[in-house]
Amino acid sequence: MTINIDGKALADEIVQSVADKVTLFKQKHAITPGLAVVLVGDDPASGVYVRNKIKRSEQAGLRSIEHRLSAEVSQAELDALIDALNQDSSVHGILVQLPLPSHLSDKKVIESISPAKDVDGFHPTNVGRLVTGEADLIPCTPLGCMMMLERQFVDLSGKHAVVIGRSNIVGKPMASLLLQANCTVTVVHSRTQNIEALCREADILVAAVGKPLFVKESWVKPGAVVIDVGINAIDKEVKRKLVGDVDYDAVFPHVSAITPVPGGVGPMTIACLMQNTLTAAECQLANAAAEQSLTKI
Ligand SMILES: Nc1nc2c(c(=O)[nH]1)N[C@@H](CN(C=O)c1ccc(C(=O)N[C@@H](CCC(=O)O)C(=O)O)cc1)CN2
Ligand SMILES: [Mg+2]
Repeated sequence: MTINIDGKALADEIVQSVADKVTLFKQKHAITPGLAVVLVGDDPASGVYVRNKIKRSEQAGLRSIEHRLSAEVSQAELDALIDALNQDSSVHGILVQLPLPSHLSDKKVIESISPAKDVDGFHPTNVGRLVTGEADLIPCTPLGCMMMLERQFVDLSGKHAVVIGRSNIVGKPMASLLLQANCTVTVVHSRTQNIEALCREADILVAAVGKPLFVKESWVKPGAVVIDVGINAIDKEVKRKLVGDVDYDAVFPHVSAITPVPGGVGPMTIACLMQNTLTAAECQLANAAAEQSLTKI
């Protein structure tokens, strides 16, 4: 019997558990963790994701602050907003929705967010900490994938994981996390030879390539666990339909567990953002306390 890994149900559980911890945090410190969400322009999909982030923040008991900027905003204006959010002690997490309009630099924006408030885990300081296994703030999509895998396996140790895709947001951090969980990790990408045969070796197959229905039944080992990160809109009989990077219907009968699209990894990304915002607030408070005790010496 194949398990359909229900990302929506698990995300609900995570948000509830964050809400319980936020209640305790507020009681103990009289501080509400704050998340600033910055949306530039009017990309409809980004608008949906930002709305969901704000809604989930409310459910988690966080204070969310939304900043909507016009698609024509200059790099200097965006930098000034991030600077102000970095300085604002009531803001514990800063998220700039990607992609940005083409005249703005994703890299410059990511690097201008204070690493302590970088709830996306994209800043080079946090990327470095992730690779060395010391990160507090881990990119939300790979963190959500790991939580799903940990539910599926008691121990990931020794499993062969194959990650399809090498993006900075998903593929590379996913490979780091799997390695830390003692998996044997292979990363395959557009230049890999014999990609299908390599994927067929995987106990765990993570598809993050952005190509609709790319992974077919012949690509999976019988009994594998498949995590589908892709969210691709295709036109089906005039209607828009979302599909993953995996041909779910064809692959389903052959594997032991698989995430659906929609309702798999996507909702987990947003739940992990709530978790990261609480983590950021806890770390900032702990650092402030440590600094204060040093000044007393
Ligand atoms: N700053 C960031 N930008 C982007 C990230 C990110 O993690 N940080 N990831 C993606 C977009 N994203 C979150 O921002 C995201 C994408 C999809 C979903 C989701 O829940 N999808 C649903 C389907 C939604 C629909 O109907 O369109 C699902 O899979 O069930 C959540 C978050 C790029 N940008
Ligand atoms: Mg750009």
